[in-house]
Amino acid sequence: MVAPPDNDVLWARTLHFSRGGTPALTGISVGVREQEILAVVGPRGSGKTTLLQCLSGQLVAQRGEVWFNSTPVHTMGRALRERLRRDKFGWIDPRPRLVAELTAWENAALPLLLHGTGNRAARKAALEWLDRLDIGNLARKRPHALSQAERQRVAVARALVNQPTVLFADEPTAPLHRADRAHILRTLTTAARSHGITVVLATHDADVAAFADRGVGLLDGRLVNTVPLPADAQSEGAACSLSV
Ligand SMILES: Nc1ncnc2c1ncn2[C@@H]1O[C@H](COP(=O)(O)OP(=O)(O)OP(=O)(O)O)[C@@H](O)[C@H]1O
Repeated sequence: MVAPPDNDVLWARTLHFSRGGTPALTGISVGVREQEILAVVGPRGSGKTTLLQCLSGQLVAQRGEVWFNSTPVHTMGRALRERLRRDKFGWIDPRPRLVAELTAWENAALPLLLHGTGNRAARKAALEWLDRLDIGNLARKRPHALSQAERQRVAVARALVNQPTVLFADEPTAPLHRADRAHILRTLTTAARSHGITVVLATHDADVAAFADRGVGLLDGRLVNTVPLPADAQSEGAACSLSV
């Protein structure tokens, strides 16, 4: 095994993954630099979700390697990978998956509570993130009383609350309207930049990819060329790094 480059927080080499005989990833190699926001861009079915799942240790590729901070993830057992995900990674799904019985703040605080953080400190941190996402006033509401956009904001707060080393965001704004989309992406990328969080952002939308520092393209499970990102949206993201 060859160890990855030092400045890559995540590094994957020649990943192959098939789902039911259909190749989802065919020989993908990619490095993610520390503290960068990397967009993985491609049309539906191109393998973005599968790539994020392999990089985050949710799936183990049938062939190939994944390294996190010079530690091999592909050779870890399930329990170690789960611990790695809980302690170091955050994840945002296209559709928010919240615990129905818990309030917004309890959902947002969940990673801290599971990690043993005291109730008061976890609540304070969760409320701060809900405030940043403009839903502090909804902290006591349960998911059924929230709109889809509000639930997704809670999911974003939950993903950021323990300041993960790497945040995986899989089409995080897919269910949202344009104005909501921009606000959430701005908050997410601003928080990532100011807290030194690396982000891997899967999207089929060029406007979303524009919030990233760098983009890689996927097509039919293969890496295609590096994706150029519009300069104006990138500078919008960079400007936001001052405020959260
Ligand atoms: N649970 C599954 N069972 C079987 N095949 C699947 C499953 N999930 C994805 N696939 C297939 O694997 C390939 C890659 O899918 P993947 O979800 O990784 O792509 P994607 O780019 O994230 O697409 P989308 O934007 O639609 O989520 C596609 O051909 C898809 O049909």
